[in-house]
This record gives sequence, C-alpha cells and structure tokens, in this order.
Amino acid sequence: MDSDSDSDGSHISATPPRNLTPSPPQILPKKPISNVKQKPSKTPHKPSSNSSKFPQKPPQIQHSVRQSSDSTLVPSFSLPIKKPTFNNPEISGPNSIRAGFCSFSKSNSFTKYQKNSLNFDDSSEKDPILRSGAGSKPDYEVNCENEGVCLGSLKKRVVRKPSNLIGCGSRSESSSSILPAKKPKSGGEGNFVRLNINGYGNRKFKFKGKIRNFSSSRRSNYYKRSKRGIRAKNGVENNDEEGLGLESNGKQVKGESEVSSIDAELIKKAVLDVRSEATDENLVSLLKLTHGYDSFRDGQLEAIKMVLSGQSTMLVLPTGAGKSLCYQLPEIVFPGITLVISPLVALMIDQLRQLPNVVNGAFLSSSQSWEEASETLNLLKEGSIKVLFVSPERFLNEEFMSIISSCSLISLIVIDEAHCVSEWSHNFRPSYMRLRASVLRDQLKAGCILAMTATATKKTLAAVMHALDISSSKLVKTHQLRKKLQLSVSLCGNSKIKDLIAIIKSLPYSELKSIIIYCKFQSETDMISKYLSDYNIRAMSYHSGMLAKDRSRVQALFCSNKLRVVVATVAFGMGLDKSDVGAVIHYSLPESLEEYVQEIGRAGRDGRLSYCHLLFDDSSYFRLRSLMYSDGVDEYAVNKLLCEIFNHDTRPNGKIHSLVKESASRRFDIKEDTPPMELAAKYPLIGGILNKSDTKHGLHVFDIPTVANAIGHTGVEFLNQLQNLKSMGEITYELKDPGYCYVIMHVPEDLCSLATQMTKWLSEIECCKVRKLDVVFNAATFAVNSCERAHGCDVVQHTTCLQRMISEYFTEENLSVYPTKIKQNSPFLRADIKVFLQGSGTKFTPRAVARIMHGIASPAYPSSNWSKTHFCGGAKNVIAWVQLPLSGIMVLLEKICYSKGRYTNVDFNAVMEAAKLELINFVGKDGT
Ligand SMILES: Nc1ncnc2c1ncn2[C@@H]1O[C@H](COP(=O)(O)OP(=O)(O)OP(=O)(O)O)[C@@H](O)[C@H]1O
Repeated sequence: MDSDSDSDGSHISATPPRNLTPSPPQILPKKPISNVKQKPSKTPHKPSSNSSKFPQKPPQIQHSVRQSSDSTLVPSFSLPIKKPTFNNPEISGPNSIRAGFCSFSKSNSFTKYQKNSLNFDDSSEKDPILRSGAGSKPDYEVNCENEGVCLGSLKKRVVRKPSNLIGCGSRSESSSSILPAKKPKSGGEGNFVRLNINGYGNRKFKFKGKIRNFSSSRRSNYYKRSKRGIRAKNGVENNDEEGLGLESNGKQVKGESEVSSIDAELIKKAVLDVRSEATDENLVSLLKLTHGYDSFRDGQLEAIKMVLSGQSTMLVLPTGAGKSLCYQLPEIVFPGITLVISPLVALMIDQLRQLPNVVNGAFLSSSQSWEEASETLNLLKEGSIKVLFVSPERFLNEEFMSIISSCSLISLIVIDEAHCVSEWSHNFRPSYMRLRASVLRDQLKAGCILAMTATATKKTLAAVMHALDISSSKLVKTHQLRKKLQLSVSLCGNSKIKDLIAIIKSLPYSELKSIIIYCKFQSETDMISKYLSDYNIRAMSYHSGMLAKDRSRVQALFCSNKLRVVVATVAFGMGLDKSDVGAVIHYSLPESLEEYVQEIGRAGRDGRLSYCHLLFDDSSYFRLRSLMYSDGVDEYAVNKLLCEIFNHDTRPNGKIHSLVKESASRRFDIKEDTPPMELAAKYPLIGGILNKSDTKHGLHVFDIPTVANAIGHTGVEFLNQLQNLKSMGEITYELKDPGYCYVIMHVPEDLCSLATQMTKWLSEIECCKVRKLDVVFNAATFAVNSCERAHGCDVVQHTTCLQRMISEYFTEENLSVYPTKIKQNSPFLRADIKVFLQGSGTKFTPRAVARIMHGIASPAYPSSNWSKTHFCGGAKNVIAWVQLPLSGIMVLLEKICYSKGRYTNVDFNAVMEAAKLELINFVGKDGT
C-alpha cells in the first residue's frame, strides 16, 4: 500500500507499506467515447445491486449551488518554495556518490522568512501575563527597545532564503557571519546528510532558479485581495452564511501596505492592554489590529484566554476552524518565543505565511544543512525570532535541545496535529513520543503548552493530555465537523470509475469548479485523472511518487482555479488553505473516521455549502483490511531481535553498537522501509543505480555519469531526482552502513516477557487501526443499507446519520456498533494452509502464512516468491470485448487483475490461528 506520507520524520509505526500491490483498477476503455453523455435524470436513481447507487440527479438541495470563485483572483495558496535547479555541473570526471538506501531521514528545503518584528521590554513584574504565562526567566529580552512595544521597520521585506539542497555550498551570502563555531554532528536524527561527489572539490552548485521575492508576491496578492476584504466588510461580498466572521474568501492575507496603514502605536497599546487585562474587548481590539478580523470563532477566545493565563490547553476544533489564531495572538502578547511543533514542512511553510506581519518567524526541519540550521539558531539566540516552527525530530536532537533551552525564554510550546502523540490515533508518529510534559516543561521551561488537533477520539485525547500533563478541565472542544458539509455515500456498482464519472457529471458536482478526489493508491490517481481528462474533465493526479516540482505545479494550478479536479492520495491537502474547494470525493475508503473527517474538512473552508461523497465496495475494504496487518510482528521475531540487541558476548554495556537495517529487517521479518528493488520498480533512476553500482557493505557506490547516461538523464536532472527522492524520504545518500545505533545502559532481566509485552502493545495498535477501518466501512454500510432515510437522509444523502455516527465515534469511542462483514472462518482454510506448507520447504511463522493467504508481502517473504502461488495470486491481464452503454459500440477493455490473496475476507487473526494449528501439526512444535 502506498502510505504516501510526505512527512518530515519517521514513519508511523504499523502503517501499511508504501508500495504494495495496488487494488484492482477499474476497466478502462482504451479510447474514451466522447459522445457518451450522462444525462441527469429527473428522479433519484434507484439503488440496484449492479449499478451505482448514486442518482443521476441528487435529491433537492435547499441551498443554492456554489459557483466557482473568480478565476482572475490571486490564488489563495502559492507555493513559496521553488526548488532551485543546479547550475549545470556537467559531470565529466569520475564522480561517484555512495548511496545507502534507507528512509528514516526525509529531506525538505529550508525557507526562512524574516518579517517585521514586534519587540517587548515590559517588566514582567508589572504584568500579569508575563508573570503567569512567561515561564521562569524574567530577565529575558527580545531585542528590547526603550518603549514597551515596538514595531520593526514596516518597509522591511520578507526575506526568503534559497532552498538548501544537498549541502553543496548553497549557503546564502548572509549566513557567513553567523556560522556556528562547531559543525553539528548528524546525531540521532540522520540530519545533515551530504552528497559526497569525489572530484568536485569545492565546486559549488549555483542557485540557478530565480529566487522569488515572497514579499513582493504577497504584496501584489494583498492589493487584489484587500479589495475583496473591504467589499466583504461592506456586505457586498460577504458569503459567510454561518455567521462565523468569515471573509468572502475565508482568509485575509496580511500585506505590508495593510500593516503600514495601521498605527504601530495602536498595536503596542492593544498588546499592553491585553497584558494588563485579557478581556474579550481587549482581545477583539488586538485581533482586529493584527489580523483584521472582527470577531473570534467558536472556541478561539476560550483557548486564547487559557493560554494567556499560562494554563496548558488541549484544543480540538474542526479543520479550517482557525486553530492557528489561538497561538498567533498569544505569541504577540507573550514576551518570549513560541515554539510550534509541526509534523510537515508544508504545514510549517503555510503557517509561517499566515503569521501576522508584526512577528518574525522561521523554521527548522531535519533536512536543513547545518549552516542553515545554525543560522536560524543564531538568529534565535540573538532574539530576532519570535516564532519558531520545528519538526518533532528536532526534539530528538540533543544539540538543539541544549541550544534552545539555554538561549531563549520559551513562553509557549504549540503542538500541532497533537493526536500524533498517541499510538491510539490514526496517525501516530514515534518522533512525537519525545514530546512529554517532562521534556517541554522541565527541560525547556516552557511557560505553557497548547496542543491542537482536529481529529481525536476520547482515548486519543486522554493519551495526549496525559503525556502533556494537561488537566481534563483545560479541554476546549467544539463540534467535530464544520456545518454545511453535505455528506453522501454510495455502494459501487460493477464499475467504480463509471460511478465516479456519473457523480461528477451530475448536479451539484457538475457545477463545482474545485474538486478533490481521494484515492488510496498512486496508480489509481494516475489512472483516474487520465480517465477524467478523457471525459473532458480537467484533472491531474497528485501523489508522493511525483517529482516535487510536478506536485507544486499541480497544487498551484488547483489553487489558482486553473485545474478543476485533483486526484490525490493522502499526500495532498496538509497545509492547503484553499477556501473554495466545493467537493471532496472519496474513491477509496478512508482508513479511519479521523482520516475521513480530516479530508472532507478540506471542502468548504469558506463556509459555503460543500459536498462530500464516499464511494465504497466490499472488495477494496477486504483488501485494505489485509494491508493493515502488513507491518505487524510476531512475538517470536521480537524475541529474536531483543536477544540480538542484548547479546552479552558480542555487545558489552556502555559501548555503541549497531544493527544494519536491511538485513535485520529481513532476518526478523520486521518491515523496514521500501526495499531497493521495489523502489527500482517505481523509479527508473533507482533501477539505473542498482544496475550500474557496486555494492559494498550494503551501500551502492556508483559513478554519476555512467548511471545518468545509462538512463538518459543530464547530470542536473539526475541530481535533482536524487534530491527529490531524498526529500520524499525514499533514499538517503552518503550514509555509512545505515543502521540503528544504540548503547546498552541496562540489560532487561527477562527478554521473553519484554518481547511478550512489546508484541502485545504492537498488536493492540494493529487492532486499533483495523477497528478504525471497520468503523468507516460499517458507517458507510449502515448509511447505505440501514439508514431510515429520515431527518434529511435519503438514498444517497446521509449527512444526518453520518454526522451522528462521527460524533458518537469521537465522543464515545464507539467502535463496534455494527457487526463486521469479515468472516471468522472458512471451510477450506486449514486444508489450503496444509497444502501450502507441504509444498514449501521454508520455515514459517503463523503471521507469515497469514500474510501470504492475505496476499501481503513482507521482508522475509517477498511477494516475488509467493505471488505466483494460487493462494496469493499474481498480476494478470484480462482482455474482453464489452458493449458500451447507449451506443452499441464494442470496445476492447483491458484490465489488470492484481493479487488479492485468497482469504482477504477472513479475519487475519483467524487465519493466523489456523496457520498456528497447521504449523504445530506440520513441524511438531508451536509455529516456529
Ligand atoms: N476569527 C476569524 N475570523 C475570520 N477568519 C479566521 C478567523 N480565525 C481564523 N480565520 C481564517 O480561517 C482560515 C483557517 O484557519 P487555520 O489555518 O488556522 O485553520 P486550522 O483550524 O488550523 O485548520 P487545519 O486543521 O486545516 O490546519 C485561515 O484562512 C484563517 O485566516
């Protein structure tokens, strides 16, 4: 499975693998039939077993259908990073790089905006907010001026640093004066990975791409937008039907001209007023001056007041409800810095852009060169940065921790996407585990913690609040879904893709100018976007397998309304603040209600009525459910791993030891990252490297010209692609013997019981993920089959019942309301396992057998070995003549049928149990 994460850090544990066999694509005509038109019928389509349940014309909708926004408008989101291209370093000499394949370090370019700053020197003693929320370093100053509050030069432009590529001299001029005395070590983060090109010496890659002046583009955007803003205030263009205080485009961009029109003295006074008394009135005045909004939205004021009074707060607001404001306002009022921990560089960039212009912001991510990271840290030490966005991986870096804790007063630590702290969330990230109250409060002396999320169940919230030591009374939570999202569901007929076309061609979708379609697999996105284009629906795909520049292009086209439909994997949408997305269609079942709520939350951020449709079917649910088990481990494997880690003879205490990742992954059948061969199938560049490289100690050493020539790339293209793969987290290079390094401090007394505990914990996480998928499927099934079709629900529209189920799920953690469709046994299962074991001479664990029966590959039992057995199945082409509807034309259809595994509809655990019994019979002992 394609996890498609563009995240900046470690993989989520127990997440399906990147590159498993995709689900079966739908039958596609070789040539589109342009004259086949979908006529919307007058009456709702009657559900039938073999046709789409989606009516050609949906039932009456009370609200007017949204129109596209003015296409001449400036995009509400423009990508600030333009990947620099290399000045062609024509590769002529024997230049070689050592490339080790691993994927724990994900790379992203460094961008830093310096903005006009707001500085303080008020005495904290006089000030209740400074006393309560400011931590324990009252002597701290941030560029103090004589006046209590001062604004930086209003004319100062936002400076955008050129992107850091691969540490080959792309450091900006200005950074030279503030280089740290010591080059940071790569440490535990895998950062600062550098390309070692023998023979280049000091030769620099020049920054060839034009450095876009972010400031000037923002300024011109502002001029265009501010007109709308004014009109909105006059009521001409205010479409805020919810009365949430939304501007017409849901967003007001701050430009310098706007700041310059504001009297700095007013902001200064407003800040001082809030500091002395954080009343509603004082806060609204400050909000208006800094952000231009007239009022707060639901939950904002309550959260801001708590934070300003130094009380750590858990904030749960729906996507697009305005969580960022809840730290943006306090950060202006607080004297010290605000650290915002954010999981994705894309999110950091977006949030950096949204900072009010009076605040200096920067970000640090694990992919920066040490020069750039040092530069930011130096600015931080100088007190020139008020808000710092950091990746959670930073908190694993001792050097960062010691710098940050020694140099700055940290008034506030914000944890964005805080559900990632909990292993019970839909998106647990091990790097978030370090974020504990003990680290944030005791080590960093943070004055206050603000944890924010849009999607967290009761169990997840409890875990997050426990980890961050937030009292249960400090939870600010509003309804889980924004109003005005119309939810509908349909069970697919024979052809899912045709159902999709029917939906898009019928009202209200046919009138919408901005639609996102979510798919599970990368190949699906390409296939569907092509299909839609063939039907004259302007669509493009977006997934993490694409080059960064292509992804940026798709996003920019979409945001400027030049592209109507984006067909994307989960990789699309984080940090996307496009207000006028009219619809989100799920072509694949989301893995959890959390994922569903996040993704539909990208529609209708402008407060207008928007549409969300979920298409589902049994077979893709079974397939997804199987894939949920692809990362799990056996107790047997955990035990073996622990024995190797704590081997007394070869690994004495107190010394650094390592475990080579790839071989360990294979030996213990524990999923590591995408293996090179799988990458090669996906990326020709990797195939070229594998063909032309010498392998030494697990590293691939190769000569750039040879490989670049072999695959028909120029040197620049080659290096760009290499960088791109690094930024996607697929590869790193110049790593020596990539492995896990560790020091044994204390050998656990009983490795066996530790292994049991660890396996139990991992399997609970696995079960939790499976149950989340079951809940989505059951909710969809209930809507289609059992909903009473009252209170606004009908054949397809299920806003009321889905909203009720979502709300129940998030408040009650009600995971098993409806019986699952998965079978607990099959009459032939044991016999099939027996035949399989007799026909293979390899040793298996019950999990390995169950995986094969479910068609899932694993490191020790790759699909190349087992996919041809009839238990696992394999890819094959089916060609058939099919008559097109309404035309009488016969067309040749080609369908690639992918392996599904014979027993995907039988519960994985039940298959494991059966395998265990057969293994006992077969080898005479318990499953080994
Ligand atoms: N009080 C307000 N009045 C009007 N607009 C607001 C207000 N607060 C926030 N906004 C706007 O709402 C939009 C969404 O805000 P923001 O990005 O903070 O949402 P979010 O809750 O963080 O969403 P997500 O979970 O998707 O990241 C932004 O364009 C922001 O400027």
